Amino acid sequence: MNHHPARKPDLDSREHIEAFVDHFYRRMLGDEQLAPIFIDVARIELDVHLPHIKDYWCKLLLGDTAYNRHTMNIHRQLHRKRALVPEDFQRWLALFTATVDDYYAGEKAERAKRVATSIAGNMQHSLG
Ligand code: HEM
Repeated sequence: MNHHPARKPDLDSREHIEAFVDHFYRRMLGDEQLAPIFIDVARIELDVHLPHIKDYWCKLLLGDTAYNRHTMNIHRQLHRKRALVPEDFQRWLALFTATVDDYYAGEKAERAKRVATSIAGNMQHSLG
């Protein structure tokens, strides 16, 4: 018999990154702390928002160039409508990290968590 241990994929292709973003948003939109920020405050349209987020992570992890928007300004505007507090960043990061760890493993998966932690820290600091 040719048994292989179940191995989690890495975040090393657009296909995997897109599936990751879908998993991550399913959690965020089911989260009672974060969902209202997306649904009631920003009123995102998933068909518009998710492709941006997918391009963003393909840029950070694969070097794709499709994403070219000012993420910091977008959160600054959001922050003016509804303050993003440290607990929101903690929750965002906890869901991000748990989603990565539940489904993915490898160099890029580790990098995604480091990059997310660092950007979340910078964002929280600069919105202060
Ligand atoms: C407190 C934590 C966070 C919350 C509640 C949050 C929420 C949101 C919301 C509601 C939007 C949509 C804004 C709009 O279209 O008007 C948005 C956009 C975005 N978020 Fe966050 N965010 C958080 C942290 C982060 C972090 C740490 C990153 C990156 C590591 C990130 C990446 C993005 C990107 C790339 C967009 C822009 C998509 C576009 O280009 O339209 N977010 N976020």
